[in-house]
Amino acid sequence: MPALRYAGVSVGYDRTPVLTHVDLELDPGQRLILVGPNGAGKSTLIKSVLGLAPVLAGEATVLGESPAAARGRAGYVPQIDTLDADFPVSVRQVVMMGRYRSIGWWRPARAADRRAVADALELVGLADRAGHRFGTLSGGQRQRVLLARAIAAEPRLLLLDEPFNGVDAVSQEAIIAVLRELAAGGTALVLSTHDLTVARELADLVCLINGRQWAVGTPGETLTAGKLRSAYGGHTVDLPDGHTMLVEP
Ligand SMILES: Nc1ncnc2c1ncn2[C@@H]1O[C@H](COP(=O)(O)OP(=O)(O)OP(=O)(O)O)[C@@H](O)[C@H]1O
Repeated sequence: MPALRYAGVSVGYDRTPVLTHVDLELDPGQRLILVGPNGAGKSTLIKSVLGLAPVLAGEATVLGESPAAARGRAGYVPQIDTLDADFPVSVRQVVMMGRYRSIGWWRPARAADRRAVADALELVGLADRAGHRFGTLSGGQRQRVLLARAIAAEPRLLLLDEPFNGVDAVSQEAIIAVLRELAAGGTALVLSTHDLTVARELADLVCLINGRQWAVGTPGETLTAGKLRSAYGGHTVDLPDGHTMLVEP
């Protein structure tokens, strides 16, 4: 069963589509990178998988069900700047939130939950920070804690919205290594980014979007000068090394 299947999908708000013509199929263990300029619809597409933005046309299947029915079974890592870093909780408590769905918020955590939290923190390289206050960590470390929170829920499909924004190089490398490991264990990944180098390095599949889907395929098939130019409306520069750089309009 594919982790994700979109056929002719349009998504949007108040019945107005902001992204159309989405045709995707993602298998367990595959890494899909969403690439597109600001306002392209990357976050909206991720929200639609989570059942938080309506599918206005076409057919969307998430883990074998409709997005609404699969809600809660797909993991989500938000952008760090959407969270209040002053909220007085420890790193361990933040990661434990990932277990609430299986524990039930009214029951105490069991040994298995504490072990899952410890394992997730170990995986992201922050086991020694478990007792620290979340807000005292750097942006990159906070992003790794949010990744650990999602991992603690053991999702079969994990969505990450711009996980490298405001993240230092060390944390970026740590996150990429963890994502590779998760995918090797069978977790399907959907990640949005502006960074074409990351997309080339990490993707099995790239989906190029800007208001509509412009291309989907391997990085070699999609991150070509011609396809990037059409998706970005011409704001690209071809470099002598054969790669293409994006320039802001
Ligand atoms: N809640 C909302 N209601 C109405 N329109 C919205 C809403 N959220 C986003 N939009 C619009 O949908 C379009 C796509 O936005 P979206 O945030 O999905 O793009 P994005 O590719 O994630 O951009 P960025 O890289 O800047 O985060 C934009 O025109 C945006 O203004």
